[in-house]
Amino acid sequence: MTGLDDTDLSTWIRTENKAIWEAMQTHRFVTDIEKEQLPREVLCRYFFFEHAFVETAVQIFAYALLKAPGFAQRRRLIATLSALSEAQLVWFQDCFASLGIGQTGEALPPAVTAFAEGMLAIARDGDYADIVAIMLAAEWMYGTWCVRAHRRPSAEPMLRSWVQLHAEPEFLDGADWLRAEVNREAARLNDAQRARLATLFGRALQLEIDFHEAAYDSTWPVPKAEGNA
Ligand SMILES: Cc1ncc(CO)c(N)n1
Repeated sequence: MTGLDDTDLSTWIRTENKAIWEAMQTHRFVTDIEKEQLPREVLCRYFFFEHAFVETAVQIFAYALLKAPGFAQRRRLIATLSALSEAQLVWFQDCFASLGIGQTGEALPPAVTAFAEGMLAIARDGDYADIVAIMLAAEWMYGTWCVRAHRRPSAEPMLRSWVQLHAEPEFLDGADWLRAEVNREAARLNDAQRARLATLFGRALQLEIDFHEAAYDSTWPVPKAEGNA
């Protein structure tokens, strides 16, 4: 890389991943929502997979908590962990009730498992900078498309609520914080280590693309709640 003279590390990382960033921003899952044409089956499958990912997200942020450089970061991550394990789970209860989504013994599609395992492996094997880089990929990407999509909120209440949640200051502040953490970490990294973070950021985006594509897999049956045949 050419140094950080006129930009910061997070901006450089995103620029290095321009093509895959755009691929996710223009993925049919995102554009179908923007055009208010996401099939209900796809939405239900997506929410089911998202719910299944919550515990993995908790584990990823738990690695970050342990590997963080100081208490300022740990305090912030405790708040993130609390939001995921409390408000987020309550939100999914309402969501599943509203859409009639039940539980299933069916194995998750390979791309959904690969997303969880791939992100968790980076968090387990990597250092704090690696973890903030992949979670920045996930949250910056969501903040960007959800702010755009929420200009015309969906008529579907849970979809509208979900997109709004990721377009609100609380979530966007979290993404900004990850961005600031990546930028702060930059000071102690050499060029090879910075390039490695860009690679991890791109890997996370590829796992995201595959995860969102899996929602369109019509061979995977959406589990129906009792009385919602
Ligand atoms: C799959 C996925 N990626 C990113 C986010 C943003 O937090 C999310 N909720 N789900």
